[in-house]
Amino acid sequence: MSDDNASIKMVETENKGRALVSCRPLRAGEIVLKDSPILLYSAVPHGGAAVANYCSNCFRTILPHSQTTVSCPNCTSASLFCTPECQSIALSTSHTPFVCQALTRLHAADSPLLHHHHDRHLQARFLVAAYNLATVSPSNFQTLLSLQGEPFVDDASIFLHSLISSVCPLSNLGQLGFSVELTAALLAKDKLNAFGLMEPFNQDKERSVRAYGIYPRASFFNHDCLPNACRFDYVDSVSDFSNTNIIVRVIHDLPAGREICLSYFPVNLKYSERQKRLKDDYGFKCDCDRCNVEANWSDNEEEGEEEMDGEDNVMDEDDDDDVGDDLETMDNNMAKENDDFPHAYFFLRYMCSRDNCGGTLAPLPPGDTRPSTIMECNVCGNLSKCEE
Ligand SMILES: C[S@@+](CC[C@H](N)C(=O)[O-])C[C@H]1O[C@@H](n2cnc3c(N)ncnc32)[C@H](O)[C@@H]1O
Repeated sequence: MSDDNASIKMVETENKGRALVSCRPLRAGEIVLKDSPILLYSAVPHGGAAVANYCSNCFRTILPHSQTTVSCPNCTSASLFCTPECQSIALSTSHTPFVCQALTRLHAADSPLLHHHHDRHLQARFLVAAYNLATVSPSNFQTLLSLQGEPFVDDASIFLHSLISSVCPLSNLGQLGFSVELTAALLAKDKLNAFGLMEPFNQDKERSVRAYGIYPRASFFNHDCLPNACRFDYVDSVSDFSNTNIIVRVIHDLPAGREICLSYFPVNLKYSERQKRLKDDYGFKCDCDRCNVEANWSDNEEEGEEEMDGEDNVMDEDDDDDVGDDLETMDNNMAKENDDFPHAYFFLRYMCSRDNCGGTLAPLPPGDTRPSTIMECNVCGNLSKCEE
C-alpha cells in the first residue's frame, strides 16, 4: 500500500469500512503516501476567463506568451496543452477523440446542459472522463468501481445518463455495460472519493478548485475532525515529480497500528456544520473524540467557529476562510472545557494562523535522526518555525 518503507496498510474496520493504519511507529512529518490520479477533470467553468490558463493534461498554469502552448487539433472545446508532449500524452489518454466529441457536444449552444448549475456540468465532465477511462484503461476503471459509493438512481443521475447517451459515441459505450445504474454508481464514487486540486492561496479571494481527481489509494483515508495527517499538492510545481500527485504526511508522531485520518474539510468548521457535511456529502455521522466533546457545547459556544463555505462534495480540506477569530473563540471554549477537551493543543500548534487560510500545518519530512522544526501549511504553503 505504501511507497515508503511499508509505513501504512489497509485494514477493514467494523464501522468505517476500509481504513489505513500505520505499520510501524511514524515520525512527525513522515510521508505516508504519494498517490497519482487515475482520472482528472477540470473544475473551471466552461467559457470562464480562466479557461485557457491551464494545461488540459497536467493542469499546470499556462504562462502568458508561452511559446510551447498547443491546442487540441480535433475539437472545439478550447482545450490547450502547455507543451506538445502534454498534448501527445492527452490524445491517447484523457483527451481521446471520444472525449473531444463528448466535450464539444456538452458545450454546444444547444446542449441540454446549458442552463444547468455548474455542479451538473462538473458531474457531466466526470462521467465523460470515467467512461473514457473504461476504454483507455479498463483496470483503472475497475479500480474506480471498487471505491466506496453505492448507486442511487435519482432525477439527476437519470438526466446525466441520458445526456451522456446523447453526447458520447454509442459504439464505445455499448461495450461497457452502459446503464443508468452504472452512471449512478460512478457519480457516487466521484461524490465520496474525489479530491480537489485547489488554486494557489490568495488572501483576498475565495479559493476555488482547479481540477478534481480520483486518487485510488488516498481514497482509503477515513475522516477525523482532528486529523493526524494532512495532504499536500503542488499543482503548479515544475519539479520532476508528477505535479498532480497528492502527498500525505503525518502531523505528529504516531505509534504502530494507529488509524491515519485526514479531515475532509478545514478543521475549523463548527460541530453542526461538520456533521451536516459529513451526513450530506459522505453519508455518515461522525463520532470522533472531538465531536463527542463538542456535541455538548451550547450553540452560543459554537458561534465563534467560522462557517466555512466551499465545494460541497469533495475532500476539500483546504477550503479557505477566516480563522483568526475562530482560534480566539476556540481558545475561550477550550479554556472553559479544559478537562473535557483534550485537543486544545491541536488548534494552537497545527492550525495555520494566517488570515483567511484555515490550513493545517505538518512538519517537513524528518531528517535521519531529527524531526524537522519547520511547519508547512497545506493551504497557503507558508513555512514557519515550529514553536516548542
Ligand atoms: C473516501 S471513503 C474512505 C474509505 C472507505 N472507508 C472505504 O471503505 O473505501 C469515504 C467513506 O468512508 C466512510 N468514512 C470515512 N470516515 C468515516 C468516519 N469517521 N466514520 C464513519 N465512516 C467513515 C464513509 O462511508 C465515507 O463515505
